[in-house]
Amino acid sequence: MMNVTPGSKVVLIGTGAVGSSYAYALMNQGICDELVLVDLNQEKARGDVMDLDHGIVYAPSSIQIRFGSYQDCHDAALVVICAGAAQKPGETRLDLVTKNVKIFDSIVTSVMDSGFNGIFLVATNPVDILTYATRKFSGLPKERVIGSGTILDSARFRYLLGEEFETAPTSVHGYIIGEHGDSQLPVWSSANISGTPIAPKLTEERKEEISTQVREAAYKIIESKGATFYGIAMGLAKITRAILKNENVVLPVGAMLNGEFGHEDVYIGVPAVINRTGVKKIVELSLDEKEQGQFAQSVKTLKDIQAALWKK
Ligand SMILES: NC(=O)C1=CN([C@@H]2O[C@H](COP(=O)(O)OP(=O)(O)OC[C@H]3O[C@@H](n4cnc5c(N)ncnc54)[C@H](O)[C@@H]3O)[C@@H](O)[C@H]2O)C=CC1
Ligand SMILES: CC(=O)C(=O)O
Repeated sequence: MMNVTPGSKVVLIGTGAVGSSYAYALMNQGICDELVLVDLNQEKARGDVMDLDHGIVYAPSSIQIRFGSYQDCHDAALVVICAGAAQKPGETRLDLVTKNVKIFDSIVTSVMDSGFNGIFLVATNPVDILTYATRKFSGLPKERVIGSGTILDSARFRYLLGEEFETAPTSVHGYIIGEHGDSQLPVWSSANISGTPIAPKLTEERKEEISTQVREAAYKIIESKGATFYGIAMGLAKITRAILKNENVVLPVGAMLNGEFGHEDVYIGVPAVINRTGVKKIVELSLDEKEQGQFAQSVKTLKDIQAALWKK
């Protein structure tokens, strides 16, 4: 295949609300054989390991879950980063950037110092910028650094459309693309149920309401319970399965554009074929004129931040 570390060992850096929910999803779905938990708060990570270990007997397949350190990354197939600061009520994802880029410099350097030669999956916000930072700090090929991108936003979109049309969300096909944040956009022009376009069935006002509900979901949940974690945990588990099981499945992830959609040098949410090599290929959805403009605006939002962080 290529010289990526084989096997299905996953090292999770950051076992807070998102990380521990992801670990629980991995165990429940039988996705990997070995899971190592690393966190600055070692007590918390040790506690999570004990708690998760007590569920193994009821898991669908055998899995080894243990406490570890950055050294454990040397033979890991996948390192998943959920560490860092999270939004407080009223904060945007972009408000976290300076703090989390600094944390990522130290985390990614420690992972690479172990001799890591696998794939990175990043969830920490602002996820598009931190995925770009992970690529930069690691020096790995762009295909092997993946962000959660708009996996969660697309799930929210499909869920809401499933409710709207009383159809299982798995039968609703549609993507949110762009920044995992306020400049994201729904691709109404290709959203469909069994090939039947959705857009003509909704008024402009209803479409706007649904887009707003998707975009503001995180703010609403954070107001209600302080954090969001189950949705993203399921999304991260889905990406993990696609990688470790070499699925070649199309998922909306954070991928580096290199001319696709007419843009480059930016990690952003787009559909991509995911397999054991990471991002095999970006799927260039056809966008209408309005969507192209919105996407270009989202690219600009991210590139302006990149330019401020890494002046060339
Ligand atoms: N991509 C997405 O769709 C989503 C992303 N998030 C993001 O995920 C991140 C984590 O959120 P939560 O789990 O709710 O936060 P949390 O505060 O519960 O957990 C963060 C964990 O990171 C650890 N940590 C901090 N600095 C570290 C370091 N230098 N090395 C190792 N571990 C370190 C902390 O000890 C803590 O356990 C946030 O940035 C949040 O915004 C949250 C939901 C969805
Ligand atoms: C917190 C966050 O990024 C989300 O739930 O979308």
